[in-house]
Amino acid sequence: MTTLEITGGEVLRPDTTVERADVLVDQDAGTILEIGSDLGGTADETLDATDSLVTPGFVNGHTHVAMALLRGYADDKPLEAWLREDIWPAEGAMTPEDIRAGAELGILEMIKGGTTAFADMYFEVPEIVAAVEKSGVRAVLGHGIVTVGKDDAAAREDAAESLAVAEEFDGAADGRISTVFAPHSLTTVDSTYLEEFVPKARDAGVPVHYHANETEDEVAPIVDEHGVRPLEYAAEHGLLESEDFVAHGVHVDDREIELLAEAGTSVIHCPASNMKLASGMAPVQRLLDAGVTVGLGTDGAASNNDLSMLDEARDAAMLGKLAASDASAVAAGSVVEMLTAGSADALGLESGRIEPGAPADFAVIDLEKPHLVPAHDLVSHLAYAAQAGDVRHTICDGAVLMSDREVLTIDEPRVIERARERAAALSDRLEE
Ligand SMILES: CSC[C@H]1O[C@@H](n2cnc3c(O)ncnc32)[C@H](O)[C@@H]1O
Ligand SMILES: [Zn+2]
Repeated sequence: MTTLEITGGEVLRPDTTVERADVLVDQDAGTILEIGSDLGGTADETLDATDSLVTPGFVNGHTHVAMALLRGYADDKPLEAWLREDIWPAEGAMTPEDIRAGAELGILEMIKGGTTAFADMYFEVPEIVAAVEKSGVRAVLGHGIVTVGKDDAAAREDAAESLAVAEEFDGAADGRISTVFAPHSLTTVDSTYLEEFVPKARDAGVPVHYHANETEDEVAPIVDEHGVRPLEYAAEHGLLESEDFVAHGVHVDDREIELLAEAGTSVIHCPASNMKLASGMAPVQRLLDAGVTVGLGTDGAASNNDLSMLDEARDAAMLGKLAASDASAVAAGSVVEMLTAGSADALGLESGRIEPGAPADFAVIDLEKPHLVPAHDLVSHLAYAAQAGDVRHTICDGAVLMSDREVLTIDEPRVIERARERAAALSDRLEE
């Protein structure tokens, strides 16, 4: 057995208490062996965590990682106009090489910010698989289906591809990849294809991930056309199961919150994207009070404009209070839970908690920073004050992906250079 010991740190435990402890990891199994003091000091590798906080690796519950290539390409528009006027035309011109370059850039940024797992919905999924394999992170991947504007054959092909991709790549990257069936949203995928393909996804044991109730403009057509709210429509189409997770859940009424809670379907809250696109404020405290599992996601870098989960945590706390008109809403402990175990549970991952037997996924945060002094409450710091640049080490599946801010699995300058070149060439093509 090859072992790794993370020494000298303050460790965030599953009950959100913090204790001085070392952590011993079985690197072959990729799991945590022991947490405590005096763990023997005989590990094959040690990682210093003195003056640092050892937390579970952050889990980005909803993103489009390759959109890192479109960061800053189109800003200051609401969702529908942003997608139709700018993003979808740009995506139509992206090559598989662009997707690979964007995915590597996005994953690099996530590793540097302590994120060890993410859920993704995009196209050219084999390119994203390759980036995940190489970089060492965990991912829940899905091919996003859009059927509006397509003829029947093309729509069916897109849905079939989502299912085929889910079946092909489940368990890839030594088990670090799992998969989802991924209809883009309830308004961009026609019910015919949901009726045909969702039962097939269930038969194959594949969970479903989709955007839901993100804007008011997305709710109205479903109510007008089908006479029910979007999540009632989702339930009628077999899209509310306990393994499923929806991105956003901003405009949900009491009945829909009840449906989510009863079904055990999780919500991934994306506060930065919701603010930037002026989509609205999700009722996060009401979702939590109803017993809904809530995780956090950045959404794509074009609507955020970064992939920092620590930024997302702070945004969730701030926006959650505003939405509830209550400063005690979405408190620090709730946010830290969403950042780690909440997202992990939503995605069906066993990570998100530092306990024996759990996946050895960690972010180690340097506390020797002016904005993290004094250390009255490290959970408060994690929710409100820590930044991506404070992450010293990132570990996933027992492997050290970043040590003292040096990324070990991918070549940082090369990934940045390639992304710059690909983005410039994409812009040139779009201007032609
Ligand atoms: C068909 S692959 C996924 C698709 O989703 C688009 N997208 C990015 N951000 C959002 C968002 O906030 N709501 C809805 N759709 C979004 C992305 O550009 C891809 O086309
Ligand atoms: Zn999204």
